[in-house]
Amino acid sequence: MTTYTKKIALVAHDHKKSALLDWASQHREILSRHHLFATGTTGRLLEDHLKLPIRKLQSGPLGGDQQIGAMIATGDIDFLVFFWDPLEPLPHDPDIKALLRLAVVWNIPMACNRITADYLFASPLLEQELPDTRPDYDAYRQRPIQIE
Ligand SMILES: O=C(CO)COP(=O)(O)O
Repeated sequence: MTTYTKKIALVAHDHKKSALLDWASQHREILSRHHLFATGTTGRLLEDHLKLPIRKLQSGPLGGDQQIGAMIATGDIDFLVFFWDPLEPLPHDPDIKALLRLAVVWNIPMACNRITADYLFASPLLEQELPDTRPDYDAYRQRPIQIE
């Protein structure tokens, strides 16, 4: 059976990093079949822990969330596991919101907690060839604009 490789981004806030490391260890074999990306600190910890290659972007507060969001917009990330912390205010909250928003805009699978990540990783869709799931925004791009 052919496995269709996904470009998976892994991100966790500091109080969620141990949960992500634990989850990722549990799913290491599946993760090893895909291309992995992460924000800086999450990526460093995951690489140490899993001994798998991970493309590390900037740390989240330094622009990493925005880099991942931009990669979602260009089709360079197609799956997001983001264990964000609902109990702590963070300085880069606008970047976090923007990343969550772009995952919805581009209709990519996104897990924000462990149980959802488990469900997604149990899905046969993870390693199947899918039709293009990116929305067609041509009508939006071509929308008429009234110039004042
Ligand atoms: O802050 C983050 C996501 O919003 C994660 O960044 P780090 O992986 O660099 O800790």
